[in-house]
Amino acid sequence: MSSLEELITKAKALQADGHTPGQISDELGVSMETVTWLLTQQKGMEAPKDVHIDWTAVGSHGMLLSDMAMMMLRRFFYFGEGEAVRPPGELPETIVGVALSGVPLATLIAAEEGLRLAVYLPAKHSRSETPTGSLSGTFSTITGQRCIIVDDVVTTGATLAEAIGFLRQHGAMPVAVWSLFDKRGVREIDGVPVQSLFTISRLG
Ligand SMILES: O=P(O)(O)OC[C@H]1O[C@H](OP(=O)(O)OP(=O)(O)O)[C@H](O)[C@@H]1O
Repeated sequence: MSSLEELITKAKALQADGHTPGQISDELGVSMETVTWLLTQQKGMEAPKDVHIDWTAVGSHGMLLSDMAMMMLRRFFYFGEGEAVRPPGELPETIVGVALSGVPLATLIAAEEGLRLAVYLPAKHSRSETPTGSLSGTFSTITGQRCIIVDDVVTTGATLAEAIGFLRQHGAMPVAVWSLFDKRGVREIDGVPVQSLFTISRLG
């Protein structure tokens, strides 16, 4: 089965399980337009110009995930080439992982550097009637702390904008965002620099 066929199968399975198009869009990391196309594939309807990033080959192995987290740390902090947030020795005190996929990366970075670990739960993960973002009580608090936010993929940047707003409202100072993949070529969100290992751009 091709990766596109797999994506179509996943989208249809999620729909059959009662997920809304918005939830399918979040789950698969593709746009709403793409979800519509995956579910209908109307004749003559061109496939939307979107990309789906499947990094399960790395994410499903702790050691490879750790390698990826170390690549982020080295590229964005130690080998910053003028883009470094702070010179080595001045990392912020807290790494904030964005649930779900940013959390293992943030954990590995925090463990490597002996930093505090906080976990941000985006509003879209909230089950309350009025969904809001929150900070997991199991991990570090963030008030008064400088922090780096870690996530796997930037698609629209909405999740990161929400996390930045939340952290600021709660007295933290986000100084950078680190991500693996950037689908938009985002350099900055609400004044916070965004650094990504891989930027995906369409040439045609
Ligand atoms: O830039 P945006 O348009 O906001 O999309 C990016 C977000 O979407 C994904 O989270 P999602 O909750 O879908 O998946 P996850 O639970 O695997 O992290 C991804 O991990 C980012 O957090």
